[in-house]
Amino acid sequence: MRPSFSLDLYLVTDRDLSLGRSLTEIVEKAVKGGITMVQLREKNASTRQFVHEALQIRPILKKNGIPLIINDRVDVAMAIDADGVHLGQNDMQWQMARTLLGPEKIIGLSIENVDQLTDANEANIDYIGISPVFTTPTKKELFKGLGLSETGKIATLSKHPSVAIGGINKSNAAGVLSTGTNGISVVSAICSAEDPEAAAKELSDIIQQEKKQS
Ligand SMILES: Cc1ncc(COP(=O)(O)OP(=O)(O)O)c(N)n1
Ligand SMILES: Cc1nc(C(=O)O)sc1CCOP(=O)(O)O
Ligand SMILES: [Mg+2]
Repeated sequence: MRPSFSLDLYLVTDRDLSLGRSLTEIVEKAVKGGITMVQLREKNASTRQFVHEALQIRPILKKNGIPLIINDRVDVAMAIDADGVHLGQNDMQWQMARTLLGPEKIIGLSIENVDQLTDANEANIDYIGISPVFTTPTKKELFKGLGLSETGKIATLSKHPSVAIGGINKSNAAGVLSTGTNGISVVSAICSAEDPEAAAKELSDIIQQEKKQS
């Protein structure tokens, strides 16, 4: 059975943006603040370092029943028995990842426009990441953000649950959720916060409030 998961508050890690603090510290604090999912994203690490970082945070997440998703690297996910992978449009195809990982792992797929839903809606995946909602300094290579209206369109037309990513923080989180996404995904709003626990708690409260109203 695939593990159950909540996309409510999905932390994507970035060690360069963590103000010199370890990933363990950020993740421990964010867990206390109420995150529901973690994606380990290591764009510049060696394979050995990637595996090392994953093994550092895996027990914290296991203890708290929070899924650990690996960005891009199916081999790393398999090596550390992660709960799943997140794939973009230029990463390994989901079919191959599903064959390698089996039916019990979570697969997330990035969706950047409505057209990409034609394939995604037929795919054996578990969620989509709608990206990017807003432009963000965290990922400078991105073009312009989708905006709220396009984000809502993708969320509504998707057969899979969705999480929005890109430039989301406490000032716009409610607006993003009101478009119909199941959750929000953030990097800097938690990793670069002076107090990651308080930042996660604040976002979690906004999410609970927004879900109560909808
Ligand atoms: C939750 C979530 N959504 C989208 C992305 C972006 O994935 P991708 O397009 O593969 O880009 P990289 O993160 O690999 O640079 C994501 N990571 N997580
Ligand atoms: C990892 C990632 N992927 C994106 C995409 O749109 O594909 S935006 C992004 C980073 C989001 O960072 P922040 O929460 O600091 O804006
Ligand atoms: Mg990717």
